Amino acid sequence: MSEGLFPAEPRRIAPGACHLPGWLDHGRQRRLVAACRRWALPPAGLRTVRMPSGGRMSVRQMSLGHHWYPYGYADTAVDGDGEPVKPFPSWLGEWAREAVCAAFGEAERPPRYDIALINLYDGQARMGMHRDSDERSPAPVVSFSLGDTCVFRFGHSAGRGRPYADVRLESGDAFVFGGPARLAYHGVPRVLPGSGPAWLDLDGRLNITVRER
Ligand SMILES: O=C(O)CCC(=O)C(=O)O
Ligand SMILES: [Fe+2]
Repeated sequence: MSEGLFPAEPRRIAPGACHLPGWLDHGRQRRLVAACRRWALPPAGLRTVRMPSGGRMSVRQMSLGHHWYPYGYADTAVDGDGEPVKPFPSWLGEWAREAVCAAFGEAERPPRYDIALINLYDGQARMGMHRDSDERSPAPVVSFSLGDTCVFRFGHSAGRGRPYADVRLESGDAFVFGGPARLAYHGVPRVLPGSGPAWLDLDGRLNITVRER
């Protein structure tokens, strides 16, 4: 959110994990929120995810490019309305590659991003510690946050417990995790309701993770 005189520096959180505060300028934040509003509509729009354990995720979720369900990818919303997943837009892949470059420098092999998972959090929503492990590609995951600030917990790949870092992700922040951090456990223990920027006109928090299948 810091579209100020002094853009914040990238912050290394763990080897392979980098926080880019205020990385999306206001124009890009507005564009991404507007796109999410369109994508959220049916067919294959936002849904509540049921876990194999019987529980439900507290976020509302949808995908672009390939449809994520617990635990795999499909071409249609197999655990939703069954409709074909919406296409992954090339501009979002370009933003993600730019973020990887800002975090770690020019990649030897730039990722060919083809998936976005979109999560909508209300004030009570959380995400438990998990790994993003349903992709075959080792390409870094790029996360974009919009609206309310959250506490993003970023740990390690050996298990859900400590040590971990609690990072505040604000509207416009990017977070990149790849290399030794690609399979690190992470989650969202808390959202701060009403903390998002008024000009964005978004109730709650949106998170978009961009991935390569
Ligand atoms: O909401 C976030 O910041 C993280 C989302 C996440 O970990 C996921 O979609 O796999
Ligand atoms: Fe994740």
